Amino acid sequence: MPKTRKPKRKVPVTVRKGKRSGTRTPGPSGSSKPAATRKVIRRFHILHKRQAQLQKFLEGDSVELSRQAKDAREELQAIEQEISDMGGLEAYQKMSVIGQGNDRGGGSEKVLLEFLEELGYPKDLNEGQRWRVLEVGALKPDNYASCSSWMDVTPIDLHSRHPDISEQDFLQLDEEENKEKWDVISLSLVVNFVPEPKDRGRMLQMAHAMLRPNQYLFLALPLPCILNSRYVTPEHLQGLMTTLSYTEVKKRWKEGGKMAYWLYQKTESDKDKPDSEFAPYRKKAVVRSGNRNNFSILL
Ligand SMILES: C[S@@+](CC[C@H](N)C(=O)[O-])C[C@H]1O[C@@H](n2cnc3c(N)ncnc32)[C@H](O)[C@@H]1O
Repeated sequence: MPKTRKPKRKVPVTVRKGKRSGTRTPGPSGSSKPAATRKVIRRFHILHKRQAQLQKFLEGDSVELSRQAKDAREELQAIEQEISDMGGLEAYQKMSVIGQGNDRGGGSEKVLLEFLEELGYPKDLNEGQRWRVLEVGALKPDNYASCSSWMDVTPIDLHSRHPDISEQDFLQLDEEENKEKWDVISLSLVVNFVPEPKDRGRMLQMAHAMLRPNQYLFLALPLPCILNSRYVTPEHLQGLMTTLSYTEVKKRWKEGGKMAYWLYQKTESDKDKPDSEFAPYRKKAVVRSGNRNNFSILL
């Protein structure tokens, strides 16, 4: 039976200093200023992560009647209430769309297309060749409309905002059906959304198996995930991706910026690597102390 971490936080995340719980989502007449949208997004991430921890704990065998289980259930209920009061995943997605405009001057697809163009695509494609693109965490159905002559894009999301976006959890995709199927998999602001570090690692491993040989993974993360995490540095991420048999072909971020983008190429399969190569990425190790975030990816 896998070990389940006990919820160790004494003060539930729903109790906040000097405030009533509940973050209001800026409505049509409310503020959608960058600070307000970021606040909703950050709060949603905290609640979502804690929700996953509590759910995992409550799935454990021996917790049914314990005092801790009672506390966990109460905290979970309060979290679910607050998420619902905020407007749920739908409201988070709405804020993310606004955030794309405010913080990034548009979506990440622009960066992916620039990367591909720098590599010579679509010019260098054989006549009639079309690329299969899996866009995970798609807020709009037509992000790649300008590339319809050479891309067939499949947008998926946990919560679909449009009939052309399939409501699908990437982590639940059939691996056999998707094996070496895709030319590009886009994980833009998705890995950091996934609450469990091991699921983040699994996501990157699944993407590797689903890419055709030598094809591309596009990864985008908020810059603090690599520059202000207790556990992850740019070098650490680079090592982890190399261990998973990805080769970095493009990278874009700058100190003081908000986002980091990478284009990785799938190289040989990771099947034959010794376990010692994976060991540094199986456990969290503190690399920076002080007031940091806890972002990590585990294999
Ligand atoms: C911050 S939004 C990012 C949207 C867009 N890709 C961008 O770069 O702005 C994260 C989206 O990823 C979706 N998402 C998170 N985990 C997912 C998963 N396992 N499978 C599919 N979609 C997922 C969420 O539902 C959310 O809509």
